This record gives sequence, C-alpha cells and structure tokens, in this order.
Amino acid sequence: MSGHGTPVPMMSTACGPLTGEAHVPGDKSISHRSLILGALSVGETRIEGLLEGEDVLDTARAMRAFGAEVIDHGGGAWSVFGVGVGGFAEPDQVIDCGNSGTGVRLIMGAMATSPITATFTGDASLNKRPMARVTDPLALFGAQSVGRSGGRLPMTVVGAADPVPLRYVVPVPSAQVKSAVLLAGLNAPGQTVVIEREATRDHTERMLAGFGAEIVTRDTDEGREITLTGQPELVAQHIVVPRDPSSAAFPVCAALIVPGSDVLVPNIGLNPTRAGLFTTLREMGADLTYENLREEGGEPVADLRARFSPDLKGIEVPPERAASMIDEYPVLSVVAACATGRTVMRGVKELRVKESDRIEAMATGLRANGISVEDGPDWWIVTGQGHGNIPGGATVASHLDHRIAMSFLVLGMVTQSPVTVDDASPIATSFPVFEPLMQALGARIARSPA
Ligand SMILES: O=C(O)C1=C[C@@H](OP(=O)(O)O)[C@@H](O)[C@H](O)C1
Ligand SMILES: C=C(OP(=O)(O)O)C(=O)O
Repeated sequence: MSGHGTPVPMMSTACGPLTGEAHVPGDKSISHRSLILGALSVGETRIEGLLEGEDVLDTARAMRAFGAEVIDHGGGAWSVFGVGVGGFAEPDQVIDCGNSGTGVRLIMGAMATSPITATFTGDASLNKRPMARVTDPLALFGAQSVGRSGGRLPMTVVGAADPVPLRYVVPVPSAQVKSAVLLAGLNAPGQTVVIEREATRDHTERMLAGFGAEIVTRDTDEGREITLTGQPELVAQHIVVPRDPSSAAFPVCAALIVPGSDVLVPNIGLNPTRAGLFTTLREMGADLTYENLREEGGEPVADLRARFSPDLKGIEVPPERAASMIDEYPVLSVVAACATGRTVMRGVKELRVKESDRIEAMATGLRANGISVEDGPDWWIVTGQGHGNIPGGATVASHLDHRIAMSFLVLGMVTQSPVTVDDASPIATSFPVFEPLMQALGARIARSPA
C-alpha cells in the first residue's frame, strides 16, 4: 500500500559462521503473474507458494478491484476466480501498487485494451519511477493516459475500446515493458509482436503458454521475437511458484563472505533469464554448487549450497548478462567489496530507475563504510578490500528500496564495526521473513533505536 509506516532502523553486526537451510519465499515475478493471469482466465486458478510480500499483496488487491475473486487460503495457498480476457470491470477506487514497478506496469498493460478507466498510484518510490516506457506502447494500442509530468504516477489510463494489435521493439531491456505489451495484446484482435534486443526474464511468455495462449518465440536478427495471438480463452491453472533466486541471493552471498559458513538454499528456480548472479559468483571463485539439479514445471531447479569462499576475485561482469541478474547487482557489490581486485559492472543504466537509483544508493553507502567505488551513467566499479578489511560503522539510507536494505545488512555481517540501515521496512515488499531467516542461520541483525 502507498506510504510506509514508521521507519525501522536495523543494525547488522559481524557474526560467526552462517549454517543451516534457508527456505526463501516464492518468486516475486511469478507470483504477480500468477494473480494477473489467473484474473484473466476462466475458472479457478490454484496457486501454491505465492510470495506473500507487500508487492504481491497489492497486486492481489488490485485484481479484486478489477473484478476477480481472490481468496487467501493461508500458508501461501491462494485461489483466483478469473473474469476472462477482456472481462475486467472498472475499479471504483484508485489502484495503489505500493512499491511495485512490476505490479503497476503489468496491470496497466492488462487493462489497457478494455473499455475501462483506472487510476494508479504508489508509494514515494514508485511515484518517482518512469511509466512512459509502458504508456507509450499502450498508446499504440489506442489507450490514453495522463499522469504527472515526466510520465509519473499517479496516472489515469483510459483503456482502448477498439484496440489494434502491434509490432513493438522494446527500447529498454525490460521484462515489465515486454509483459505489459503482451498482456495488452491479449485483448487485441490479431497478432501482437514484441521484439526484445536483449533477452529478459521470460515468465510471462512461459505462463501465457501454460494458460493456453498461442504464443511463439523465435530468435531473429533484431532480437527475440514473441508473437501472441489475441483474444484467446485462458484456462485456469494450478501453479506451484518456485522459490525466488533474487531472494536466495542474500543468504547465498552472505554465506560466501562470512568465514566458516555453509548454507543450503533449497528449491531455487534457475531459469537462465534469472540466474546470472550465480554464474558471476562462480566466476569470482565462489564455492557455490547446484545440488539435486532437476526440472520442475518446465524450469530448472536446484538446491544451492554456498560455502565461505576465502579467495574471491573481482571480475568484469559481461554486460550482456545484466538482464539476467539486474536485481542482484546491489548484493553482488557487497561480495565484490570482500573480494580482491576490481569488479567492473557495465551496461547497467536500468539500475538507476529501480525502487531507488541503485548505483547511487550502493556507491554512497559502500563509500561511507570504507569501500572505494567509482561510477558513471551506466557503470560502476567496486574495488575489493579482501576479507576482514572493511571498516563499516556507517548508517546508510535504504531509499524505500528492499534490495539496498538487505544488501547493507549482509555487508554488516563482515565489517569491523556494525552497519546500520536507516529503514529496513521495505524488505517486507519482497522478503518478509528475511530477518528471522538470516538470524536462524546465525546472522546478528537486530532492530536498533533510531
Ligand atoms: O518483470 C518482472 O517481474 C521484473 C522485471 C525487472 O524490471 P524491469 O522490467 O524494469 O527490468 C526486475 O527488475 C523486477 O524486479 C521484476
Ligand atoms: C526492481 C524490483 O521490483 P519492481 O520493479 O517490481 O518494483 C526488485 O524487486 O528489485
């Protein structure tokens, strides 16, 4: 929901070895899509393992506002009784997507080709983020929108009464933009074609196929071309949400840098469009293994085992890998700080338009804790200090960004003096059990007086 309560300062103090199993919650991207596609299908979609973080709960509320029946059975089990493609009702209230870029952008796409009007808002972070990247292609379908200057929320979208399909080359590497166009294409007649120059997470495509849409992906000279045939009848599904690799990143990276650690993170989805961090860590010399590698629901899944890795080396992260690890750069920069040599991260301009400007937020906080960082518009370089050499001791700002908060709490596990995050409450958007889960492994994180 829009606006956060009282800030929750949190302190992380150097700890002994992290050990045990870390059962991280369900995948956030897949959780949003399960609710939205469930709402656009006919029949009862049963979802198990839904991430019950604030971002996803806001999407659940939004789907109710558009007319779907959404039932929480408890323990991550949910049902969605959908209204079918083109069946969204006009909400009689403002849709508050809280902190969630994925939520607002996908929902805008899903309603933009129906003859209804909806107004969207979010928290102070979301209301600063660019929406024109979504409303521009939605306008080509015939939808109109008016928001604050710079294409910011709050924003009203008037759906197209007579949508036309399109062929659209996504100008930025963004799964949210691609997904918004595909979801809008669902209620347009004929074929909607989306081309992405860089492959981004493909959960929307996989799930649309699973719900019975006709969708074909092929590689072309222009990039990945996705063709969706409009106005299908989507059929309700039973979805088991895999656990989130972006959340797994935190216990994995913590285990790699805290001496003596050995942590198992079971059942992590390793879809290649999401697993770039783990490849990068292994290239840096991380003792990170995939155990029990298997296929589940058409996706590779493994139990990740991460052990303390004393000889981490800085590397140049290939820019073409950026999309597959875009949310993991903040915590990678913490591992980079503990390595020897420089870790060079290029082609990451998108980091500047997330919940915060993540390059700026991390660079400022890392410098305050004694780590050297250089940065430019679409790159940054962290110079590793080696194990045990990071002073720490600073209080950093999380800027309403869950990944910034969690990354600095991981940093504090290895610094000479504790690291404090001014507000850890945003962690509840994606990883509500972060604090008890990390404490159970042995981390010393605690709410601290403001
Ligand atoms: O489609 C999705 O579920 C997401 C796409 C990415 O955003 P962009 O599409 O802005 O790159 C990612 O950063 C976000 O956490 C989730
Ligand atoms: C960028 C993120 O999410 P969103 O864009 O959905 O707010 C994230 O979870 O790191």
